[in-house]
Amino acid sequence: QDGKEKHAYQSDVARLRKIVINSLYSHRDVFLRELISNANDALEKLRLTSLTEPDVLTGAEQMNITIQATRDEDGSGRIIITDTGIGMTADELTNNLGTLAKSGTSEFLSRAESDTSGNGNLIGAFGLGFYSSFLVADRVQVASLAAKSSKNPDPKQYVFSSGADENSFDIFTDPRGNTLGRGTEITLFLKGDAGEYLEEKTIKDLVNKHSSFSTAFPIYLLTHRVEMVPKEVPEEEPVAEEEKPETTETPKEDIDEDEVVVEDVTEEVEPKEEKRKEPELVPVTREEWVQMNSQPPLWMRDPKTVTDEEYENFYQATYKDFNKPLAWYHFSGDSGSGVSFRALIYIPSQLDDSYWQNPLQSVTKDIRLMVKRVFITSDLGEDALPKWANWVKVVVDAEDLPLNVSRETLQSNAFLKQLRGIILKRLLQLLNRIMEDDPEKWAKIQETYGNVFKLGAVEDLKNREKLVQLVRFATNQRNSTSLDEYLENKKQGQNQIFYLADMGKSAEELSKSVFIEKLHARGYEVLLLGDPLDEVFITNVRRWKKIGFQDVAKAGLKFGDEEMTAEEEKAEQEALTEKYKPLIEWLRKEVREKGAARDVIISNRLVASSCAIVADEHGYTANLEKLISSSHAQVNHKHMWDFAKKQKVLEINPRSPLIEGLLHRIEQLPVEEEERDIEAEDELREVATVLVDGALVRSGFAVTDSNEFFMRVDRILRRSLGVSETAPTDTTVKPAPPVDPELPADADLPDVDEFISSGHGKVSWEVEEIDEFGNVVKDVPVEQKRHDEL
Ligand SMILES: Nc1ncnc2c1ncn2[C@@H]1O[C@H](COP(=O)(O)OP(=O)(O)OP(=O)(O)O)[C@@H](O)[C@H]1O
Repeated sequence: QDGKEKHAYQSDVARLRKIVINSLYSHRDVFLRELISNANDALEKLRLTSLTEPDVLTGAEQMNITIQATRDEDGSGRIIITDTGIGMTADELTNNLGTLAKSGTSEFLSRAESDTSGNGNLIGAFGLGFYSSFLVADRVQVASLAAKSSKNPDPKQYVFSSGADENSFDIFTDPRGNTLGRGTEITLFLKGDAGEYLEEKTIKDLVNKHSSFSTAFPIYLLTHRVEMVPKEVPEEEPVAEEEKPETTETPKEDIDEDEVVVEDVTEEVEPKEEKRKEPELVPVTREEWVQMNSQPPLWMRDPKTVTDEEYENFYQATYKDFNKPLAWYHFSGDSGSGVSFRALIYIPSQLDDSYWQNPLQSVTKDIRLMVKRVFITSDLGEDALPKWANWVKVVVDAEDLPLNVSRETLQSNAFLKQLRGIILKRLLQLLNRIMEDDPEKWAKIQETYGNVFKLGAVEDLKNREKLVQLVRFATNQRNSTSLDEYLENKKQGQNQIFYLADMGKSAEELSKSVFIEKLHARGYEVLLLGDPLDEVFITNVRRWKKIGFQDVAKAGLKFGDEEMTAEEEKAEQEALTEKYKPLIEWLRKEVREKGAARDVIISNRLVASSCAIVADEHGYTANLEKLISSSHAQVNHKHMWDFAKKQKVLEINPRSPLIEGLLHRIEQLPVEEEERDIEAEDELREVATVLVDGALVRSGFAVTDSNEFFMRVDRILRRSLGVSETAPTDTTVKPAPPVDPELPADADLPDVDEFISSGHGKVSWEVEEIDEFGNVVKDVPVEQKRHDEL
């Protein structure tokens, strides 16, 4: 082991290995799928590199994956998985297998470490890759010979070796020399309890289930067959040479053991005189490489012949997802530009953790574009899917593109330009089908992708119409409605879609809002929007089927069945305004001084509440105000922010006795300067301020100064109780004794053990009641003493 170098694992790798081993024991089958998937990636990489650098193909003729299982004499076992892919240099072995390149790994690992669900979903979603080997192996040895290239004209075979419990790994030159020709050989020294993986049947089942359709490269298994042969057969023949398959053609089929020739024995035959001496038979083991995936890849098969389980297994193996997909769509087509293709699209059951973290960044990584079964690229360049759909997993296999098409020439290919449209169209069809036929699945889709559709409707103008149809909202009348269903339920004359938005509030909370009390009481439906994206959706989409959205917290609300004409309504409004003029003027001064609102008007939306603060058409609702104040927008557009923030109106309810009472009191105030009752004015001002602050809170805004607000409430309460408003509260407290850093001596502390054992861990105490002179009162039952004390 020439030039052996010891390397410490990057700390994240050590953590990942530990989590994998601890949390995925019951899923340890996955190791084979992960390693075959890596082998497939290495072969695909080799093929792509060979387009520009044909030299990489030297060393080994075939591109394939082989698996062999060996039981050693001491009972231990090894599985060896070999591919003739791109291989790794010593540096690549160190970097690829000793570090984790994924971003956000540390944070992810912390969450996975504290995940006690035990189902491994979290870690499974991360993609385990190579480290899953340690689920079944005590020691893993990776020998690799990088493909020959202009940069590396004389590659050498190196070994990576590491034990499952070791914090370091070794890299050294392979003492066997360049035995591989090209590629990577992974030897798993199986754990004592992983012997089942040595069984041919187990391996065949696992490959069939998880990997047979996911790679276009052949996978061979070394099989062993016991055959009875005559004893005198020359010695060299029985044990077939262990030769790796050299062709990709399916090697000789397994001989069917049931195929036994049965001689017809009905005819009595006289025993021969001289019985020919049967040669003595002895068992010999023959080894044979058998291809396990001779079927065409799944996406090329007729959908009628593919079972759901096969679709699920293919998805899980190809996209390394622990969870089953929610739905899929398998179709073929003709692009119109002369390219016929087959495609399979999947909807995963979960969105990637990072999806909402970078709302504007879209990376499509799960589209596998193949040409005649051969993987070409995942990079659609500028034709990538929009953000809203970039989670969809797709395999597309085009029949009529040249095989040596490179990533670069592909970018300008007409088919690629059409691909995005094809995928989005089919995805939307699939979603529509689920919406119509499968309510249970549709509920799951809504739960995971509900917000994605809103984002899509904002982002993807071309598909906006279809995406809006997928969006659902809660209302004051039902848990979920589409905009179409909303319109079906609109009332005669109603020409607005009513909504109330308040970020972070539940539909239930919103349904109690002052802004919808009249609508609700009258039987109108109001969309209740608690998600920050909802209002963004509404402001972008603006109208549906020509009917505009109306924020019920803003001015401009029309029921559409107003009995009075606009003029009559105006006249009534004016009459009420006239009646309430003294109060309105008085309040206007107050709210302007406080900066709480721009004006005071008579409300036609309030039923039981006395007043509310309503945003003007140009103002911010409480929701937008919250959204903006939590972002940087207010710093960048300070003037706009200050302006819009002030565009609020205090609406008062003319039917509220409180408002009427207030009007009455204001009217009674002497107006002449010399007769003014300053005390009564101050008192009313205080009431008004509390009223306005209450309206702010009730309408979802923050009060300007909450401390001041509570002091005012305090004063009003005192007044109503007849307590002196100026009487000070005794705020003196006993100061703490001087500093004393000395720790108490042991003797002063209660003996904790004794304390706990005496009461079996329960706290018990004795109560001594004392009279007003400090004397102990005797003979009072303990229960009563406790009661009295309480
Ligand atoms: N058989 C192989 N041949 C060549 N390189 C390999 C092979 N197996 C692993 N690698 C290299 O090691 C890297 C790490 O592998 P690992 O399986 O841990 O993660 P991954 O395949 O990149 O990600 P994931 O499995 O989560 O999709 C790979 O990206 C690849 O570069």
